[in-house]
Amino acid sequence: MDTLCITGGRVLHPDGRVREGDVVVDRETGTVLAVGGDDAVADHVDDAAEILDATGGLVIPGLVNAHTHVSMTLLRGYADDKPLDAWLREDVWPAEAELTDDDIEVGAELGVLEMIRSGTTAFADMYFATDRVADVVDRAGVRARLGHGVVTVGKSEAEAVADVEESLAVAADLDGAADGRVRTAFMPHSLTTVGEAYLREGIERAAAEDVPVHLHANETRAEVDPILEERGERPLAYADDLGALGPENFLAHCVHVDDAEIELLADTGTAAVHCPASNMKLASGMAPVQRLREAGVTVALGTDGAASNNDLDLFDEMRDAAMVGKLAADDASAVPAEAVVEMATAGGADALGLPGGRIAAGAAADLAVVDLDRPHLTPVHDPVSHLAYAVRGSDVRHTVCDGRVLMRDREVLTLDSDAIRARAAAAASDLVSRVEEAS
Ligand SMILES: N[C@@H](CCSC[C@H]1O[C@@H](n2cnc3c(=O)[nH]cnc32)[C@H](O)[C@@H]1O)C(=O)O
Ligand SMILES: [Zn+2]
Repeated sequence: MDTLCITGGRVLHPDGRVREGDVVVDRETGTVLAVGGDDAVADHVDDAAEILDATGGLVIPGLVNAHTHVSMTLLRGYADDKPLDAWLREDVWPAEAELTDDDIEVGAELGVLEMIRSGTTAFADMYFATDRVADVVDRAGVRARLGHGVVTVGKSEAEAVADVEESLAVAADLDGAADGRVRTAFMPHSLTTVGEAYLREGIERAAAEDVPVHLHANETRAEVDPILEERGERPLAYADDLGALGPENFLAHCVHVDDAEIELLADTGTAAVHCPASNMKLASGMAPVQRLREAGVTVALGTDGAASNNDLDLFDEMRDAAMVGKLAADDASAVPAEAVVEMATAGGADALGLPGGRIAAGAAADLAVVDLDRPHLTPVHDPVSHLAYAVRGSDVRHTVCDGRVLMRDREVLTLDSDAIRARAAAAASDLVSRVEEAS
């Protein structure tokens, strides 16, 4: 058998326990064959085709970044310190109007490089030139749920229709790309930036094809209030009426949700993707993560784009989620370490409907090995506490997705780091020149 063995470390199990043991991966199927320290596992290690040394480290499920706009890495640090609406209209959208498909591709390469380096093996992306993002996912070896973001405000009828059609077409055409590692979704941007008729028709057609729906929801008060005033109902009641809620669907943010909306998410099985850094940076508010979890809602974590974060490191997101979750609940025991680790792993995989998120026999071999033998991680009273509060993305030693080693000893094998950095920096500077000329 063609196996990859990850040896000599400790392993984070789905029940949250950490035990010493090796992980045996079938490289052909991309799944975990066995986990543990028994004789059967030792036999596999003896005739492994490939070994990854995890001595002094912790093997964890590959992290899942459940909401991002990956190519926005090109806009990292381009516009800071503004609220969502002004940030989008004054800075981000004018810059995005100048983006070429090549920009989107190199921005995606840069973002995926950063994610592999920090132990993320799967992500959900809402952007444009989705075929180019899918190419990057294919080459890099990660998994993703991709979609074309639809905005209809400020567009002509013909442009708006074309945007909806493109999102539906992308979802149909790209599903299953990259040997099945790419899945898709219909992605209207939000309940306020897409008109009702477009939302209604697009969601209905997506549902008819079993295509999941992903959108931004209840991110800021400025987004909730107009819906309340114009429709006399809360945004998630409107979303439910549109058919946007359901077990395959996932909503980014869910910051300003009331008890009835939390119940709606729980009853419909709709997942919420918490983006704590973006919510803090844009001063959008604090999501009621503890209440969402207590109600039984699947909560995942997302970085959002690199222009509102400003990195794609899920370890930062875990820490931020635990911190702001306590502040929001006014309770230091709220959103504990185990909860944020679960949100970044199994919660993310469940929200996106992608394999991974758990290390167990039969599960997808999507893994990361985190060094624990570092000064800032010493002593190790509780490895799960470290994952939530002290580990940084740069502590990741190896990354594996679908049974394939994507990073070994901090060297990314599937992408050329130096070339990508150079191309991305050049593309970003050209982009800014074009935006200045256009304004
Ligand atoms: N086809 C659309 C693009 C939508 S992509 C998704 C959009 O979400 C934007 N975005 C990034 N972060 C956030 C956020 O936190 N809230 C809302 N939108 C965001 C991002 O800049 C991008 O314009 C068009 O023609 O404009
Ligand atoms: Zn977003």
